Amino acid sequence: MTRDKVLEIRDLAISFKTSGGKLCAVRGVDLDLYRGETVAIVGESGSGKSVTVKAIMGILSKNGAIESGQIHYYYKDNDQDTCQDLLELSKKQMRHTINGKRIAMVFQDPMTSLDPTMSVGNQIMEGMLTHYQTPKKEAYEKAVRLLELVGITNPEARMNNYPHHLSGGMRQRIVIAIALACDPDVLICDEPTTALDVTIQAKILELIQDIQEKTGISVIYITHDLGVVAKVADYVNVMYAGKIVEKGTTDDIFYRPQHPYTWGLLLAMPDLDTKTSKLYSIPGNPPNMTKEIVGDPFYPRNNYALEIDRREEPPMFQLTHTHSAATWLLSEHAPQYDLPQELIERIERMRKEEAAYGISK
Ligand SMILES: Nc1ncnc2c1ncn2[C@@H]1O[C@H](COP(=O)(O)OP(=O)(O)OP(=O)(O)O)[C@@H](O)[C@H]1O
Repeated sequence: MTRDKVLEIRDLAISFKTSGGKLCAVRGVDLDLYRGETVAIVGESGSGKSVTVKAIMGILSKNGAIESGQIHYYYKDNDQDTCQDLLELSKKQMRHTINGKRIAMVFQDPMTSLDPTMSVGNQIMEGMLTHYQTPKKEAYEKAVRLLELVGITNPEARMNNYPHHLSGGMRQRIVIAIALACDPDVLICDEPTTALDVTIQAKILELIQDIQEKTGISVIYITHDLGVVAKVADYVNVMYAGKIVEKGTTDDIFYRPQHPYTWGLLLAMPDLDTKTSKLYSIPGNPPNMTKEIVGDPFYPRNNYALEIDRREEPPMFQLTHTHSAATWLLSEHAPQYDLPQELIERIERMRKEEAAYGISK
């Protein structure tokens, strides 16, 4: 089956002016998203995930600057195949043509994206009325259908509710309905379940998957939790210090991880098997991004670091057409090494519990 590309990010670099000097938050990111597929960006806090997706939405803060790169968005305009570099559009053009219409975003905390003074019905209809001048009756009917789609019972009555009438999980469903109101091609979910309790989290993830099957929308998840990714993503990009350091299919990342940072993230996942096992966290801290990076930025935290890691940042080594990683361990000059024993055991357990983890969905 041919895959239809929706987004293509190339060599994206973003910096911020800060009181401590120039902060290089994103340092050359490449990422592809295809129609109907789900891509996850995973990494610890500060790795550059949010900044990358904010650049896609055209909502970088004022002290931010695009240093280099392109974000190609492929879409149909009057049945014509069209490609637009989103970085060439002004903020105003982005607001009018892309943001919320063609690319929509769901944020972590539903309360910050909902207007407490407006009924949920009006909030869902707003985009349709302002972006597309949809007649009110049509917008109303579509809003009711969207409420049904996001699993809200008795949708007509709910149209008149205000956010404070609803539980956290319901509010996040409303936020998703608002995001879908203008039939976007891409839905970006920024830690969409972090603020919710565990059972609701799973329901929201299932909901997004279900919507994806029904609408063919493409989804980008950003999360620090690899556990979330296993169930929902087709492809995973692991981000560290402003770069993607490993990318692959979900199977590649979970069963054949190559980068010691990915090993750390896998070991840091709560384990379904041994409920008693202590939660591992990667030792040390990410680098200060206002300082020049010399060598591999993960070097000081990496038990497997080589001498070259001190001096040179590793390039991406391509393992298969889907899987690549930026670690000198993959260089032909690297010494033989064994994976950490706990990781071997973890991968073994994940293979056994594939159904529970949901890998290879
Ligand atoms: N407006 C800003 N001004 C200065 N620095 C910023 C700004 N926004 C982000 N940064 C910095 O850019 C880097 C990447 O931040 P980003 O928010 O993308 O990380 P993240 O991976 O999404 O983390 P989190 O999971 O905590 O949101 C961090 O060092 C952050 O402090």
